[in-house]
Amino acid sequence: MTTLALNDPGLLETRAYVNGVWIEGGARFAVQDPATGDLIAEVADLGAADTAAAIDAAHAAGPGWAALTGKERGAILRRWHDLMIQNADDLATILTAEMGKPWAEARGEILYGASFLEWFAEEAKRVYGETIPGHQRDKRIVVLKQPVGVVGSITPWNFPNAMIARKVAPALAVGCTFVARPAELTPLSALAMAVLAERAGVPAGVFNVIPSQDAAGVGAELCANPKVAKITFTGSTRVGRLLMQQCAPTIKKMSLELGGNAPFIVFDDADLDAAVDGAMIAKFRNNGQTCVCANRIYVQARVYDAFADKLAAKAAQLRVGNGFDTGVTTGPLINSAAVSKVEAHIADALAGGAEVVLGGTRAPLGGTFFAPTVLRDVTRDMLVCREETFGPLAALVRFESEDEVIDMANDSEFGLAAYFYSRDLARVWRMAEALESGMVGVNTGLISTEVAPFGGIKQSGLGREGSRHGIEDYLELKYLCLGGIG
Ligand SMILES: NC(=O)C1=CN([C@@H]2O[C@H](COP(=O)(O)OP(=O)(O)OC[C@H]3O[C@@H](n4cnc5c(N)ncnc54)[C@H](OP(=O)(O)O)[C@@H]3O)[C@@H](O)[C@H]2O)C=CC1
Ligand SMILES: O=C(O)[C@H](O)CS(=O)(=O)O
Repeated sequence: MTTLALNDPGLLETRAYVNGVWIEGGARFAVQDPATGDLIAEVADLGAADTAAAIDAAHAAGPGWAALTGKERGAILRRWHDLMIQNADDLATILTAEMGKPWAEARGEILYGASFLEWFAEEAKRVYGETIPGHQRDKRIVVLKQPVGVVGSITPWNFPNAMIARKVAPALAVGCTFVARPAELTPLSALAMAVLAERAGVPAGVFNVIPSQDAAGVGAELCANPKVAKITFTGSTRVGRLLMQQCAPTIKKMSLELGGNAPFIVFDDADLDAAVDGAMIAKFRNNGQTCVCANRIYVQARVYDAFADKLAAKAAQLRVGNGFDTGVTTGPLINSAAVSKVEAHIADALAGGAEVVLGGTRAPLGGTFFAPTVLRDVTRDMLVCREETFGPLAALVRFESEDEVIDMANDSEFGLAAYFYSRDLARVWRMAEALESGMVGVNTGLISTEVAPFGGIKQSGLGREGSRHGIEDYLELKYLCLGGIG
């Protein structure tokens, strides 16, 4: 049993939160520390019936919440933000315990999640409609923006705080209410967010959290229930596709942040050291377990060997270990399935002629710890270029020309993030316009921020989160045509 050192033990909540009530539930499920396998807590295990009750509560709470002014809702979101910041250390401890990322990185995620509450606390006051010049002399036209209503949310284990914050903040800002189902592996961060939401004054029924082992059953209820107006999902394209099918009968609005397979391109005119630093972030952040991680690294021939050597030298400095240990930069992978996927991609590449420059095996610590790995002489047909690895594997592909690398980079059903390094201004514009991706990092490997629209094209998803654009997905337009005026 892992005992967490918390300043406020009340943040380690194991009950579900429905309609402002903490519910023990009948069954419970174990939450374990991926670094040690130790039990952290036993959490209430709710199902479809409980989900329906939470949806009813959210539906009932909607009118009262929407009737507040944007400024009033924004003030409550701002208090929630302030409480997240004040309790960031404890929230980071809970996050590291259940997900494994190093504590400093976990605390960074808390600040990232809180930034969405801050951003949308302000945006709540700026949901502007419009007037349109009448099409007839006696007509006046007004466009209103109104909250869509009850929002169902399903989020992954890799950012158990920020992915919920990135959804609940715009939803509550405009007057929607929210039913969140966090990943089975990481429910504690979501429940701690609910503790702070209650303390911030979020009214009963406005924000509900359904911890559950029954992802499919809870998801099916959220998708089928006619009281749910919208589903917002972050996770794999496979599950996103299933949810779309389940939402079709009730024509729900959907926001989908799905899988990625980001190309990272280094031209021979790049600042090579800057490109290596960018690749380290884009590839190894969160141990490679982010949807925007560099999955394929393309390096122009003239600088290929130098880049490979420099990247391997930097990656060799990463320190793999328990996220609570000082100086650890790289925690465990989330589970054994994740380890197997990394190993499969490495084995396939080596069978095809790739070579190991660094790592290539599980870390000496055992368990789900894996050595940061750099492969060279990777080719476009290999699994690592076709599928998202979701682990610490940097696969280097050599290229000669700009046209060749554009063809390889765009040869994917995904289009979430892409990155390239070049100091040629004309090339920067050509590449930025040519890459089939929702987001492009130019001479940087870190693009995630609350101020910019996050999202993908092709099979990487629908809609955008964050920025002034992210609020539109939670609003409906209503057109008023006023006649008889003249
Ligand atoms: N675009 C983005 O921002 C992100 C994309 N991803 C992508 O997700 C994948 C890795 O994350 P991972 O969590 O494994 O993805 P999954 O799609 O397996 O899981 C995401 C969430 O969906 C839930 N879920 C699984 N099956 C169903 C179902 N049938 N009905 C309803 N909900 C379901 C999971 O529950 P449970 O875990 O309890 O089974 C989890 O809460 C990668 O492809 C990654 O790229 C991940 C994060 C961000
Ligand atoms: O789930 C993810 O991978 C996040 O979207 C990554 S990010 O927002 O931190 O880049």
